[in-house]
Amino acid sequence: MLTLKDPSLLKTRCYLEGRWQGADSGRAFAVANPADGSTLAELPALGAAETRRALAAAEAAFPAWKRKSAKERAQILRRWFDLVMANQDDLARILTAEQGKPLAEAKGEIAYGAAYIEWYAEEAKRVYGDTIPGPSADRRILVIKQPIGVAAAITPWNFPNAMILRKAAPALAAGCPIVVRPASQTPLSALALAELAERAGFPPGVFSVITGPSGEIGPALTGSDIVKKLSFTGSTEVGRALIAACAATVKKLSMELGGNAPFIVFDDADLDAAVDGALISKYRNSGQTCVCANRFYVQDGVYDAFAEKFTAAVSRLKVGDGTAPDVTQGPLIDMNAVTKVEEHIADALAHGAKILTGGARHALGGQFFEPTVIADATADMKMAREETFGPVAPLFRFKTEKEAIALANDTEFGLASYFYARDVGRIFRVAEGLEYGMVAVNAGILSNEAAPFGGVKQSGLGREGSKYGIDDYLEIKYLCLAGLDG
Ligand SMILES: NC(=O)C1=CN([C@@H]2O[C@H](COP(=O)(O)OP(=O)(O)OC[C@H]3O[C@@H](n4cnc5c(N)ncnc54)[C@H](OP(=O)(O)O)[C@@H]3O)[C@@H](O)[C@H]2O)C=CC1
Ligand SMILES: O=C(O)CCCC(=O)O
Repeated sequence: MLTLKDPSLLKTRCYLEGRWQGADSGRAFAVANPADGSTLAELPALGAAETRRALAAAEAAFPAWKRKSAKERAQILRRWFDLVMANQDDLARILTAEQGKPLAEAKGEIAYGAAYIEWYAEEAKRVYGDTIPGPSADRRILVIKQPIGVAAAITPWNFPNAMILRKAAPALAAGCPIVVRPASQTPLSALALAELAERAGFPPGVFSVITGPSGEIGPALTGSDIVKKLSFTGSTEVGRALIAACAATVKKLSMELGGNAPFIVFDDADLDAAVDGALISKYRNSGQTCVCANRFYVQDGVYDAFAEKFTAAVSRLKVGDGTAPDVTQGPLIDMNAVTKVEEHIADALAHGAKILTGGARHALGGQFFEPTVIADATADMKMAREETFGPVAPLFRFKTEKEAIALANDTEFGLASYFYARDVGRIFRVAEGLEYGMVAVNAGILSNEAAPFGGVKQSGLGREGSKYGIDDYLEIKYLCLAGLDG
């Protein structure tokens, strides 16, 4: 049973057209707690008709929302930020209940998500244009930036709060209404955010959250002329399909897709720091983030020492229900995730790898899995090519810096990468040589609201967060001023 200080944050209806509504059809779907399989709530399964209504309301809200001054929009965003932080404990409880991550991590995610609201409340006021010297004396070139129009977001289950706020905050700050369709496994966090958005004073239609089957809502969003911009976080496979579906209406796109992050430990690294970084990078959210280290490349000279220290640290992680004290790793999101992790481990063992710790379902049963470290990993294993998205760290051995860079870049993905080294020349060579949108040097975690988050290659398009993140919701308009000579 989910006990909240403010039970009205647990919603069982969707928020569109500025009202709480059920499905036209009366259909519903259940949201389960991954720690014990219990049903947390039944939510409305909206379809294409309700999606079209949400979009029509967003379109109707657009002119007045964009006409507000940046300061007025910032004030509403700021109220939303304050409300999210004032309700941090309840929001974290909802998040842990539907997603499984430990409560401390969930609280961290609420603050992380809220930081995007705060950041973009400030950035709203800094949407600057340009004046450019014209090619002739009688002309001036002015550049202004305007909101692109109605935005839509499709978000994943691994960060049920932050992935919404990383998209909604810049959209709303720029002057774009947004319709959010959260993952079916974690819609309660999204609806709680809608409750707080309503309290903050967003006008009807400016922020909506709709739940229901992706097969119905997805095409209604991608096929709509009203939606000028789609922002998606999730698998590369679904991202590709969404890009194709948006081609007909030529939408602007932001895509945060899969990763296959390398974590390189060089001979000159501070090994204790590398172990700490590896722990957070790999086992945060039970390994279920697109920036989680997926492949550990360790240089020959420190391989054994790193493997020993890292394995000892991983063995101390505590698995359990995310609401229990001291738990550092919750359950995986569903049984498909458990099966995928098992398949990757079985494949690695069949190719000659050796388990240093873990390697099996946890004694707690259900969706709990042991934090695992695997030695003697090689390039022909599945986990070298695919995102495992679970608590498994495969250790690969390498000899030279050039080899490490080549191995790290040998993937179609290019989201996050990590390396530990102290030689300053090496730090620049490797950082510049890695084909990734983000490189963490001597750090195991790199996300924050001030930094541009995003990938290259098949990891996606666009950047979220930072001063750059708002550009994805703005169009550049060129004003040609002629006849100024008099
Ligand atoms: N980059 C990242 O952050 C993430 C990467 N992943 C990767 O993807 C794998 C699979 O995870 P999964 O949750 O299935 O990721 P998906 O890409 O399938 O899901 C992400 C979101 O897209 C929705 N969706 C799925 N199919 C469609 C569609 N055809 N049209 C519109 N929306 C759609 C999902 O809805 P619904 O919930 O209803 O399926 C969810 O809201 C993971 O193992 C991991 O490797 C997963 C999540 C996040
Ligand atoms: O997995 C994701 O898509 C988001 C990564 C979490 C983060 O922002 O660090």
